[in-house]
Amino acid sequence: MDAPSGSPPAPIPQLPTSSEQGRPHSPATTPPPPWRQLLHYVRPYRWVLLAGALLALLTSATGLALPLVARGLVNDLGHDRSITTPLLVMSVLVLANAGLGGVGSYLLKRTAESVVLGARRALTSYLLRLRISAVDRSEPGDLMARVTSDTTLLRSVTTDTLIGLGTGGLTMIATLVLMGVVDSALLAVTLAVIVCTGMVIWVIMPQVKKTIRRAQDSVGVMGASLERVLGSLRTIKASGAEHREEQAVHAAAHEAWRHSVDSAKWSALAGNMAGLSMQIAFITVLAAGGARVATGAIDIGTLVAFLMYVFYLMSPVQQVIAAATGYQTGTAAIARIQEAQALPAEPEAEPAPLPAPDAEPAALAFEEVCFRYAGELPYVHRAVSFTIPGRGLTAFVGPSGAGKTTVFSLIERFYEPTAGRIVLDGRELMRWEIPTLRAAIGYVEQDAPVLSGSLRGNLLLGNPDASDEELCKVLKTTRLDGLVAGLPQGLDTLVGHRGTKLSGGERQRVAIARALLRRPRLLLLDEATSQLDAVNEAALRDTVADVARTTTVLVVAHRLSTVTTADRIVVMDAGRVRAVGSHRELVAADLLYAELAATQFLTALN
Ligand SMILES: Nc1ncnc2c1ncn2[C@@H]1O[C@H](COP(=O)(O)OP(=O)(O)OP(=O)(O)O)[C@@H](O)[C@H]1O
Repeated sequence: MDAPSGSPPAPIPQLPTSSEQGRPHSPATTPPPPWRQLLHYVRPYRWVLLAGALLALLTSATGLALPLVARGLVNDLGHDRSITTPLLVMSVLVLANAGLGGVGSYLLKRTAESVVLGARRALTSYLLRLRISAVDRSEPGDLMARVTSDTTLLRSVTTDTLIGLGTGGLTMIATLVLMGVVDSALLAVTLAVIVCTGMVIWVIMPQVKKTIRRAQDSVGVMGASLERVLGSLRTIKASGAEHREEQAVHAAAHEAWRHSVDSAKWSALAGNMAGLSMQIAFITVLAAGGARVATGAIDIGTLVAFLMYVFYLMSPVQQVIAAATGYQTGTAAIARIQEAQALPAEPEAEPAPLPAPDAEPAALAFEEVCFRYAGELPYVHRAVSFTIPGRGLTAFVGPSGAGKTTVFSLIERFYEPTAGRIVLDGRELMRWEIPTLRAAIGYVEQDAPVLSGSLRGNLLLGNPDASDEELCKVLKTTRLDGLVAGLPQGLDTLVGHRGTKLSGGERQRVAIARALLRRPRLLLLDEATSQLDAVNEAALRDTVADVARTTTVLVVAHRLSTVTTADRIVVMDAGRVRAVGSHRELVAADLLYAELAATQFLTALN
């Protein structure tokens, strides 16, 4: 087999350690050893697994009984007796072997699939709780590979390892016992060969584990590079960068291939040891057994039965070796799953109900808040302080990178301040249950993403229980009613990746409608109308002003024309609050604001 032409090895992405993630995170606990984790996955299915294992053992028992009956049959033939009974018994044993084996195998495979399902559910639930800081530093493609590809490896580890060790091990012991019953001297010869094989396999196993781990890491890298390409395919095509990106994905695929081939080499070597050792055992037993028959120590029927057991031993020995190889594969996969589950996550909590329609608007205060995204990065907020009473419109303005969006991220508790306090309704944000906090907030992000699915699903994402009446009202206020009327299936039209593509302005209106449907006590709009045409923008501005009469509304705006009527404007620059006031006050009092107003031809408004 030829390797795809020599591509450079791709670096293996490392998930960040929890200490790199910023201040608060889930307590770092040492993950349990892989075997215990495996038992944890298997525990819910232990009875089915036991039933499957019992059936597998019964299957082996019927197989094991065959040589004994065969010995009787050979002896009966030698003494000219009828062989009908042994033939009948052998037929029943063969049929029982096939029937029990089939049912047992189905039960075990079903259990293995259930283990994979359990691991996938646990991991996806955990990933959905990840802190944004952890997501920032992970490759989504790599995390995806851990959920899809690594969990798949648990399938074989469940069947091969647990069942192989259980049934294979027991069958092997039972076979050896029966061999001992038949002839202990020949058993000693067989055991010597098995022990030598075991020692060779002991040396090989760590290599299997190492190569499988590398192969899985490479699959993660491949997933990450593929995700990067597919996520920005338009940009890549427009930049004519398909070829270079293709090379990068190919390089990752090649790495996965190389390590998998390496692992196949070691696994094949281990697997073949079973065949080799049994061939050696057969020859040795034949020679030693022949000598014992010649001296009259055993009869020919005993030698035939023993040789049948030697052959019969092949299957459980192979099972045990496959179990050992499968365990190495499983521990590599479990280690990668545990790495993902060690990333900092938000505490588990029940979903919180949305606030009542007549709930009081939220009051907010930042007190000397300092924040940086990671220990090695510069501070984005340097002692930021401001107070916002309930109700009214507050605008955040300032140059790009001043830290305006970060204010919103901190309010949503996507990140925690490095120092200082954020207080909502008189209670420090850290003391709020995250779902309760977020239930109080409506947030429209800067790039207003639309999720793949129906338009209705997108609108109701934050409040699936909103009534049709509420939905109609919000569609009207966000001027989406015209868009919906023009769509082939109205609200049920698919949008996002596999559906109708919405324009930037339409996406923004969908995002605003989604946030309004939550009836928030605090509405955060980050450049939420930047892509709207003048008519829609003016209409949405009126809607926001209207909402601000009953709710606390915070907007980030680059175009000052959209916020000149705000109740207060917070001017931010380089992570600090420079000034707070109305447009008129700020034009007169703050140099930066006056400059921004002048460059946007707004000075006349003062
Ligand atoms: N997830 C992140 N990880 C690391 N640094 C970040 C992250 N998000 C933002 N930053 C950095 O923090 C600084 C402030 O970003 P922020 O988005 O808050 O600024 P902004 O004032 O909203 O800018 P703009 O007006 O351009 O949206 C920037 O220098 C940015 O590079």
